[in-house]
Parts: sequence; structure tokens; C-alpha cells
Amino acid sequence: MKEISSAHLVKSEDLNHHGTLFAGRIAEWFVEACFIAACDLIKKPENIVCLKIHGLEFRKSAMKGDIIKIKSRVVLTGRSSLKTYAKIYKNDEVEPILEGFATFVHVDENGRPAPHNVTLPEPESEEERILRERAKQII
Ligand SMILES: CCCCCCCCCCCCCCCC(=O)SCCNC(=O)CCNC(=O)[C@H](O)C(C)(C)COP(=O)(O)OP(=O)(O)OC[C@H]1O[C@@H](n2cnc3c(N)ncnc32)[C@H](O)[C@@H]1OP(=O)(O)O
Repeated sequence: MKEISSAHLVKSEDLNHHGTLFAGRIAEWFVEACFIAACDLIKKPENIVCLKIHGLEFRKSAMKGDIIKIKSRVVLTGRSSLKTYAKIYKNDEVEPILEGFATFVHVDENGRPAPHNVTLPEPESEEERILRERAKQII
């Protein structure tokens, strides 16, 4: 499963009233990274809509000046759906500050679900296998 990497610098306009990274901003970066992973696989961004963001967990905060690094990928495909997963780190830390899944649907020109005709290969690692199993469980 191809992994997409992206990064953001936390700036003043990204902060909340606590002076830490605003949850809405990191959620936006999360959705965007997942969307990019879905588009990279399907190649038709205009036909992909976001259906659901599944249980985002904010484990640690981030501060102004931190570098936020995101790794996203598609972990499960259905007929029209794509389940994506992203992990977000800050600076060089090993433990993620946030992780979660987002589901996208491939639609036709009328906005109705349409087959994307993409099947993922078998998982190549234990991590990929676990992510695929987790993706099957979420609703
Ligand atoms: C929080 C902060 C946000 C910040 C944010 C910032 C944004 C940072 C920028 C990045 C941006 C990127 C994102 C751009 C793209 C839009 O922004 S799209 C705009 C938002 N999304 C929409 O407007 C979509 C509105 N919803 C719909 O139009 C319809 O519900 C849909 C999505 C077309 C689905 O239609 P439907 O008839 O309900 O679909 P249905 O046939 O029942 O199911 C279709 C598939 O979904 C699956 N499915 C149905 N329900 C579920 C479910 N609950 N869970 C999982 N799968 C499900 C089905 O199993 C089926 O899968 P397949 O078997 O075909 O593989």
C-alpha cells in the first residue's frame, strides 16, 4: 500500500486559545492527506467525496514551530469505497500525536456511488495486515 508523506509547519494562525495546535486545523490536514492518498490511487479527484471521518484520537498537543509530519495511505477498497488511514507525528518523535481512518466514495457525474475498479494487492507487512483488519471493523 503506497504511503504518501506530507508536512506542515505550525504557525500562529494554527493555534487555539490554549496556544496549542487547533484540533480543527490538524483534522483538516488529516482529511487532506487521506484525500490525497485516495486520489493518488484512483487518479480522479473530481470523483472522490469524503463520506466519514472515523474516531480521530488526539493523543498529544503540538506547539508553534513544531513540524507536523503525516503519512497516509489507502488500506481497504470496496466497490465504490476507499478506506484511508493516516498517522501524524511531530518533529522527530516516534509516537504519533494523532491517527485515524477516513472513508471516501468514488462517485459518478451525478454524485452517485460508482465502481472505482481498483483492488489493492495483498498486505506486504504485518503492519499493513493489521491496518486492513482494523479498516474492516470500522463503520
Ligand atoms: C473534521 C475536520 C474537517 C476539516 C475538513 C478540511 C478539508 C480539507 C481539505 C481536503 C478535502 C478533501 C475532501 C474533498 C472531497 C469533499 O470535500 S466531498 C464533500 C463532503 N462530502 C460530501 O458532500 C458527500 C455527501 N454524501 C454523499 O453524497 C453520499 O452519502 C455518498 C458519499 C455519495 C454515498 O452515497 P450512498 O448512497 O449513501 O452510498 P451507499 O451506496 O450506501 O454506499 C456507498 C459505499 O460507501 C460505504 N459506506 C456507506 N456508509 C458507510 C459508513 N458509515 N462507513 C464506511 N463506509 C460506508 C458502502 O459500504 C459502500 O461501499 P462499497 O460497497 O461500494 O465499496
